[in-house]
Amino acid sequence: MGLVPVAGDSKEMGLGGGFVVPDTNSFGQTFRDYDAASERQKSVEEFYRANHIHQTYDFVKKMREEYGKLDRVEMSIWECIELLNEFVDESDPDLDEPQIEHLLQTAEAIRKDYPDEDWLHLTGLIHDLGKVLLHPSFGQLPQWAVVGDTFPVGCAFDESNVHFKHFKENPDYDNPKYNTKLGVYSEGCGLENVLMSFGHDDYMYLVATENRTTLPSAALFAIRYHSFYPLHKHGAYQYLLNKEDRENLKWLHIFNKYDLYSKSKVRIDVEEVKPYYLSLIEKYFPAKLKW
Ligand SMILES: O[C@H]1[C@H](O)[C@@H](O)[C@H](O)[C@@H](O)[C@H]1O
Ligand SMILES: [Fe+2]
Ligand SMILES: [Fe+2]
Repeated sequence: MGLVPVAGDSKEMGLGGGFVVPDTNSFGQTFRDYDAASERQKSVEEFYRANHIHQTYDFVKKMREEYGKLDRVEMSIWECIELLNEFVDESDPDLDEPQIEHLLQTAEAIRKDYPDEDWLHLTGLIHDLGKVLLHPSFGQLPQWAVVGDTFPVGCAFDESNVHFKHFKENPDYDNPKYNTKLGVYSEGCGLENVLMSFGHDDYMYLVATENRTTLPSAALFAIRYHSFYPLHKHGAYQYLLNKEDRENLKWLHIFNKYDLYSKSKVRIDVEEVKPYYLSLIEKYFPAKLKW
């Protein structure tokens, strides 16, 4: 990792190299506008209502144990990318393209601006692979258990979470064990010790580490917390971080710009870039992984 990142300002227009943050998403609206009056926004809110109601401390514990076993499928990273081709993310107000487009758009945008950080290109390519949990061979989990922004469970929900009001229907909301600022945690305990709502981030982190990836810790952090917008966009939940988290957060800020703002209708020629990414996969992962 040769470059020293600087924590980003989301209003900044140019990103290091040539990538320019567009004003509008693939529907011609501003990014992450959860309150716009449109059909898409209505279904996104329905998604968050279910997500906020069902993601409880007990649910997350159970899912982590169950899916941490990685005893469902054996496949390569590229096979997983191909499986994702059929899914559209119902939580995403900015994109309704199949996931493979988003993965390649993210990775290629990073590659242009940070040509030497090959680990960050690969992070872009694989960060959303955990969405494979939507597939029938993973029990066809409902979207609310796989996608959307993430948040800690076991302590009070922060108001910066999108569609916060729906947490009022979550059983943990009224549970005194879980509804104080720190809940079951202690100040500065480190995100490593915090249970996050279950979904594609944490699952892909488990897959990567259990299969002994050689990716650096900043990559694993970006994979694990890229949907934690309350932290990386709003600066909430800071009291749970330790020193290492704060270091890794700098790279996550960089990563996020490409994850979010590369969403467009511009198609990438998969066959053209595939050999490059296969070489990165070979460098950082075994040929077959347990999922
Ligand atoms: O709707 C999106 C999508 O599900 C992304 O994959 C996730 O990382 C974001 O946090 C979320 O807002
Ligand atoms: Fe994601
Ligand atoms: Fe993404």
